[in-house]
Amino acid sequence: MTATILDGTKVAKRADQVFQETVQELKQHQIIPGLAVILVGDNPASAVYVRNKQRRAEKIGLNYQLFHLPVTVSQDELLELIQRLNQDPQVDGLMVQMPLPAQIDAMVVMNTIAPEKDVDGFSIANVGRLWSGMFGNFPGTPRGIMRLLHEYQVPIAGQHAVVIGRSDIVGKPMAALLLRENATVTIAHSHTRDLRSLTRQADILVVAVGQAGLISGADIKPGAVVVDVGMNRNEAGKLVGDIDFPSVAQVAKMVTPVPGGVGPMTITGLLEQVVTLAQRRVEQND
Ligand SMILES: Nc1nc(=O)c2c([nH]1)NC[C@@H]1CN(c3ccc(C(=O)N[C@@H](CCC(=O)O)C(=O)O)cc3)C=[N+]21
Ligand SMILES: [Mg+2]
Repeated sequence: MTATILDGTKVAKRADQVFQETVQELKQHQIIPGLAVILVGDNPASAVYVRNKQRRAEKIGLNYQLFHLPVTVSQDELLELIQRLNQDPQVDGLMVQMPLPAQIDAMVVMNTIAPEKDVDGFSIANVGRLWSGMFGNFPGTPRGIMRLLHEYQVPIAGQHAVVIGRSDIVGKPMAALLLRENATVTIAHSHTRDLRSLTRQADILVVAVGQAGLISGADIKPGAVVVDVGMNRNEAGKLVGDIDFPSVAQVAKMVTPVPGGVGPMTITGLLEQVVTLAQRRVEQND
């Protein structure tokens, strides 16, 4: 068996067309959805991600603003900028790219962003909304992954989903979204005993660890859907995920590539969130 590729690049393009139309309609109501991104320092990976965001945001017609601060910026200066953007009616969505330099407390930053504008869904208000089944802003990566699974009509209700990794930006919100759609969810992490006996039971396996080659074909259930969130550089400097793609593709029914899988869908999840917030502005004006 050779798995179907869950093509994030293709699905992201299709989603951008839909968002672009929605943005055009909003412009007829004199609303231009605004996304503000704050980037601190010159981390090269962050620079790539932020550039990809900007290109996609501008393509769909968002009012995109980048605030690039020096790596030496103080926490107070950063919080002041966030407070100003919280008040700015042009800004529907506001995010601070992670990671942040050591002098800045990411938890304080995330909870200074107004929850209505927190398009990453990292603030405690949005985390609470996510886990209590309410409407809210949810993180881009799990949002994008759910959209990808829906596009390929992957059944979710009643399926056993195993999520490896329990980060606040991927593992935990991923588990919450799968649970909301009635999957049976197991979260595995570095303390999990006998990881492979779990992964072999997974109908849907989401791998978000940051360890190249962690999962290979022998570790999965035949016919599983495998989502690779990993972003690692190999010896040749090439971007690779957390799975051994060739062997997994021999056993899985569907699998995401890296690059071209979860990465582009993460941005889709973010853009979807911004457009949704701007649509609510129309509803409030009507
Ligand atoms: N506040 C915050 N929100 C985030 O959503 C956030 C963040 N911080 N920090 C870092 C992670 C990671 N992330 C990615 C975005 C785009 C690609 C992406 O475009 N990937 C492409 C190629 C990337 C490449 O070539 O290096 C792909 O997989 O095909 C990947 C990863 C957003 N994150
Ligand atoms: Mg990818």
